[in-house]
Amino acid sequence: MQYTVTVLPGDGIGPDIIREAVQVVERVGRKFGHHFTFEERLIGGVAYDQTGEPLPQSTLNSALHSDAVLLGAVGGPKWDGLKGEERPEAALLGIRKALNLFANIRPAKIYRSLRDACPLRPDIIGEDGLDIVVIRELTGGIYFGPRKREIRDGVEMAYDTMLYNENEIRRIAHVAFQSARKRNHLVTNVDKANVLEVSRLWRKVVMEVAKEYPDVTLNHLYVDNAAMQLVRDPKQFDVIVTGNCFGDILSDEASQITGSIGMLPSASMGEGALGMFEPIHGSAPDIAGQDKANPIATILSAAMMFTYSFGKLEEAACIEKAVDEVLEAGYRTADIWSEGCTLVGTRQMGQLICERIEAI
Ligand SMILES: NC(=O)c1ccc[n+]([C@@H]2O[C@H](COP(=O)([O-])OP(=O)(O)OC[C@H]3O[C@@H](n4cnc5c(N)ncnc54)[C@H](O)[C@@H]3O)[C@@H](O)[C@H]2O)c1
Ligand SMILES: CC(C)[C@H](C(=O)O)[C@@H](O)C(=O)O
Ligand SMILES: [Mg+2]
Repeated sequence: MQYTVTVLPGDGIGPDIIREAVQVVERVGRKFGHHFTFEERLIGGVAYDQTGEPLPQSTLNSALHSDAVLLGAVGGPKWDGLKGEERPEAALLGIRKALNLFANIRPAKIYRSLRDACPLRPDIIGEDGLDIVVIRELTGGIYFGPRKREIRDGVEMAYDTMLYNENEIRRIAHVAFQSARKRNHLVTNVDKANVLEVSRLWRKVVMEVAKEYPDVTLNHLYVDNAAMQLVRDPKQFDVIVTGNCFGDILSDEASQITGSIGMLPSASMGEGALGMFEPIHGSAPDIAGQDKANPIATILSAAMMFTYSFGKLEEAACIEKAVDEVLEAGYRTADIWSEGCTLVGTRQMGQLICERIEAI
């Protein structure tokens, strides 16, 4: 097959990790007979520096006619002083919205070989490890509601609004229930319905959608309790469905259970096959350009691209197996390193995974 992929390295460690993911995609392409055209475009702080806008039209145009988008990360202290709409983060929200990528799928899995990196007691995780997925609504909620900053009667004030309509809730709920059907038939809805009106609507709609999935068990948690339960007893979860802001926070929390945020991939999907694939972490300015970043989250995001945008499950499985085998062989970047393991940099980790792909 022939695929066009828009590649957006972005800022900080973005270029470091994307370079490795692109090599992995090329290697998988050679193995399985696919040809890739990579269109590298600007996004985030680097785009702002070069063009005056964080999300140039040429980037959007490329993404819109591609089969998939692979993104590194955006942002960093250099751009923290910019106005909201000029910030690198605004570009990320802008591209998600422009491509209507309302469903953000964030799996959190503990690799057998990384049990030592999990900060929870071994009896909490158990023999069979952990495998949960956060389904985060991505194009609505407080990230996109009306906002303002102004001075009233000499006092500076600001607001953001958590706004959802029933259609936005319904479609993300369907994604969650469908995902649960392929997994362990359990959905936990996370909201703040004891306080927020928007959460009461959210919960009502999720319960309505649940009626179409009688084979899936639905339960509800308030987000504060959910944050606590995630570290107390993460195995009670299978699929978590939640809004944009709560999902952002809970998925970072879930990542730590797996050992490192450098391990967690994501897929952002809309109604069709076009998706954007990015690690859940940010641009990690503290380690950018030092060959220290863990590229696995981005490489696993590329695996999700094969599954979700291309429908190529064998190719995705090959990448996941290669990652698993490299970890089993004891290679670790600094964020997941433990005694007795071999410390490697970003490039070597990418290279090792490419070699395994060839050998599998
Ligand atoms: N999707 C995105 O592009 C995205 C996501 C989150 C944050 N950000 C932006 O990134 C910038 C930095 O944000 P932050 O520091 O809050 O979060 P971050 O995720 O960039 O970093 C948090 C910590 O995790 C470490 N880390 C992150 N990814 C890693 C990797 N692959 N390997 C090893 N260690 C890794 C970092 O070194 C840092 O100590 C901010 O401008 C923020 O807005 C972007
Ligand atoms: C950088 C920021 C806009 C982004 C978000 O909050 O969605 C990030 O934290 C993420 O998780 O992808
Ligand atoms: Mg985040």
